[in-house]
Amino acid sequence: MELPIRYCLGISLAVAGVAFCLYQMFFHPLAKYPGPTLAKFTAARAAYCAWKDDVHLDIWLCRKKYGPIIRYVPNHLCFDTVTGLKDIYLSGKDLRKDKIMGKASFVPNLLTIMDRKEHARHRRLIGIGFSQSAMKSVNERLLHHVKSFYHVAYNAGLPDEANGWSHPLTMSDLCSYLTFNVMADFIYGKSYDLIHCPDYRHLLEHIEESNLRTGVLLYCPQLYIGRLDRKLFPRASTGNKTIHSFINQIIQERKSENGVGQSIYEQLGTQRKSTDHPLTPEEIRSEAMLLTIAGNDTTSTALCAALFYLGKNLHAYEKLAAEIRTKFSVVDGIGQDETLRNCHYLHACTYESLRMSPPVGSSMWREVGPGGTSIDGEFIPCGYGVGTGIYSIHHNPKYFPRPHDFIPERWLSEKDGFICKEQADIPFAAYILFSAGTRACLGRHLAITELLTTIAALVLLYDFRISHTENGELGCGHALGRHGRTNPGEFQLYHRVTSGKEGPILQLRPRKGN
Ligand code: HEM
Repeated sequence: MELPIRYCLGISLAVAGVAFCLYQMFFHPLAKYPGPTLAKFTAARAAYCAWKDDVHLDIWLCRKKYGPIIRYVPNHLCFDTVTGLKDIYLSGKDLRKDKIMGKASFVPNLLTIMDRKEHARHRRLIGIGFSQSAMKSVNERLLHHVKSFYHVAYNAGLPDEANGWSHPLTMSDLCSYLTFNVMADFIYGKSYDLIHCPDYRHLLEHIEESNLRTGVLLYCPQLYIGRLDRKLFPRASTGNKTIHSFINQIIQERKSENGVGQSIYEQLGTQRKSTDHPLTPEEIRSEAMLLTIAGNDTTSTALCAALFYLGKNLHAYEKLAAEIRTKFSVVDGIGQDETLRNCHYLHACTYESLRMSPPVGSSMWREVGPGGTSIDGEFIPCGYGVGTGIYSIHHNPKYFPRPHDFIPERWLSEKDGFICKEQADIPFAAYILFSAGTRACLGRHLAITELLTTIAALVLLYDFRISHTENGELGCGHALGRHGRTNPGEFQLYHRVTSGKEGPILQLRPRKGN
């Protein structure tokens, strides 16, 4: 008797399904590694966590449950060890950017390029503007933005109380305006002044929406099929178009102005005339898009985290205030010489805030090259992905005792109270805030300079506190929060490639004589 074709099809599919599951569970090259059951079969679980903004927490929870090496998606392992981290990012082994990242931009840019030579070419051309020496010329402009920022923020509403405390200020909004202004000035040499003028503020929302979609697509690229992603994230699609046209508009304006300044964009223009393989206009546009997103969201999140932890931890706040107020008498002195670099407690507070709430918190995936390689003593075949969850390793008690407490002192040498400098020192060895190796963050010097300057200027000009009047708990973990979000002393981040945040709400009060 002949079976109808649909039964045959059904049986074949069922057999193929069972064979697939058995393979994934028992015969797959990564089958022996523990991890969530669903993760053996599909990356949809990780995509769901990305959609809930929780990938960073999920990796950490998995590490707590399954141990230091986890199979987080079918073809990817997460290593939560310093030896694993070094092998992946610092050893020079044949590991490249993972193909899941390669799909994140249509025209490859620094973040998404897989080919090493191509990456080196882009990095060489763009990197000059980001060197430590280039940062020296940034200081003056930076300080101008920071002073204007605090002045406007403080005067945004009438002081709330007779004793001079300002209106409650939502720092997540204000810091995003500041970092956007700095980024636009640094990259394009343009001033948008989002603090005074709301015209371009909508771009920040678009960036967040676009990041959420990218975060999900990284794990579930199948959503590109039939452009399902556009249906699931309609606002991200509109947002992306708006950001693109904003960037095209700036590029057009810069071309017609024909400026020769110090911005990254202008430097790229100069290089076009003097380099054998300059970036093409499409590549420049793609890099501009990357820098606009990478340079804004991350640093504003970092700033909010630092202000949150200082507002919550009075002992640290007081120690920091003493350091800054002893070392500087006027705000214009910040960044003029080496003094800021020697503010050890300021560095310690900044590192510790970013350890607890890293703006990029999930894993930076790398793909193993031909022949396979050994990571933390485990042989990983060619084509499989490996990485270290940044939030997760930053909360590993083996490297950071009492990982959920804000302890800036852990970054200071017991010998002289100076900041620990050696990469070999724990805690630095387990600290990968900016990733590491050839693909480490290009903007890290700019970001750190911006953070140190902004925090030092605030402490010098004002006293500040978490709002006593309104919504002072915004940004805190909550006893009834989702698993991993219950610590009231931890600034909550919402992972979307980079991170979303809410709060803190601060009040400022000018210091006498400033
Ligand atoms: C606190 C602030 C920041 C944090 C925590 C941060 C974090 C990171 C991380 C973890 C990566 C590595 C991604 C990977 O390995 O796949 C990265 C890459 C990158 N970041 Fe940042 N970033 C920050 C600020 C900035 C700024 C201000 C800029 C530029 C204006 C920037 C531009 C870039 C670029 C271009 C890359 C790609 C580098 C490459 O692959 O060659 N970042 N960032």
